[in-house]
Amino acid sequence: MENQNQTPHKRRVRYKGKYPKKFEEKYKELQPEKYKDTIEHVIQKGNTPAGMHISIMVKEILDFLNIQPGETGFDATLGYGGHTKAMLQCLNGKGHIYATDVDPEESAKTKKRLAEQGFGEELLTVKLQNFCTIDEIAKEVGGFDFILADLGVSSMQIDNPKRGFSFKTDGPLDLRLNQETGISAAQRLDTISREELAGMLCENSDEPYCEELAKAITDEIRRGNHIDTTTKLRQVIEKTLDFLPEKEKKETIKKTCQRTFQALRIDVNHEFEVLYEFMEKLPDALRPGGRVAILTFHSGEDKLVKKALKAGYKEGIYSDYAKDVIRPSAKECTQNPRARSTKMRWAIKAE
Ligand SMILES: C[S@@+](CC[C@H](N)C(=O)[O-])C[C@H]1O[C@@H](n2cnc3c(N)ncnc32)[C@H](O)[C@@H]1O
Repeated sequence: MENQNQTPHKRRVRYKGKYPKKFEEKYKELQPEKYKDTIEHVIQKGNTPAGMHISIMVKEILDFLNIQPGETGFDATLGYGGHTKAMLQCLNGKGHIYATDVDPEESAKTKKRLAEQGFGEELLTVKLQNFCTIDEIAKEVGGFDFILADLGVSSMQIDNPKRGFSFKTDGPLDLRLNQETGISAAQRLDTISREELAGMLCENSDEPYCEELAKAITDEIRRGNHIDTTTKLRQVIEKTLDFLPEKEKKETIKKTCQRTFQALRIDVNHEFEVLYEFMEKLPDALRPGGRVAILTFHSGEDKLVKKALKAGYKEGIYSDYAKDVIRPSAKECTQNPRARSTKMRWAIKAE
């Protein structure tokens, strides 16, 4: 028989703290030390835990660089420090790595994390500098035995809505690697001409709808509607491509968003200019017999790297270089979908 005296079920008061509103509070993964199991589970499912970056082609890079204790290296793109840590481990406590990154927020966190793991200033020097200043650091330390550049952006940058790198989450249309300098993508769009924007979309990411998009975006701005959030830009792209047949619309819009955001990112960070400068200075930064590995993520970057290494080989600067790209294994691409577009190239400085 039912208990008549049973007190009526009372709704539990909603615990505010359990439902964080902010990105920083949202994921357990953002506190990796506290939630190790969650992190492993997320990685196993083929995702990148929030606030982390899974390093790509680590084995291939280490196999090629063949780092020996006592050597001096340069990591052009510190990021989360995964590659740096793997290279530091090869040094076995002897030698030094200099690392650059232009992102003040993430590089400070990485420096602290690596120091806590035993890689302090006696082994690792982190510089908040553009990698195109490689010549200054090389001069200071007498050249490098090994160099790594893992171009582009880290997962922490992509996943943080405040940085504006992703069309999937709403945020300011910023796209700067260093938000303390330069102008945001929104500011760039405010003054750009239709012709220049079409050229940027075409040159930086081979955008097939560059003309249509440049017209739609500049018309929108001319009407007084600033495109200052990731959502607003995505909506203009969606509207512009609304004429597409239903069956291909969704996928094409997604790819167009990716290409448009990439083109703007390359532009506001002057990515081709600094990569060109880096490739020009690279030969003098390497010691005789020194090795360099470079990971690229789109055809513009890869072409530039390939051309520079080939030219250096022909001039006798490099004794050997990668005639073909090396790609991550199918297994790595399944475990880390962000590896899918990666291409690795390498070169060895002549003795
Ligand atoms: C793909 S992530 C590197 C990830 C890193 N290898 C790891 O294992 O965690 C690229 C990093 O390079 C930085 N970066 C991009 N362009 C740069 C430049 N010109 N100079 C210095 N750092 C740059 C970005 O801020 C980002 O942190």
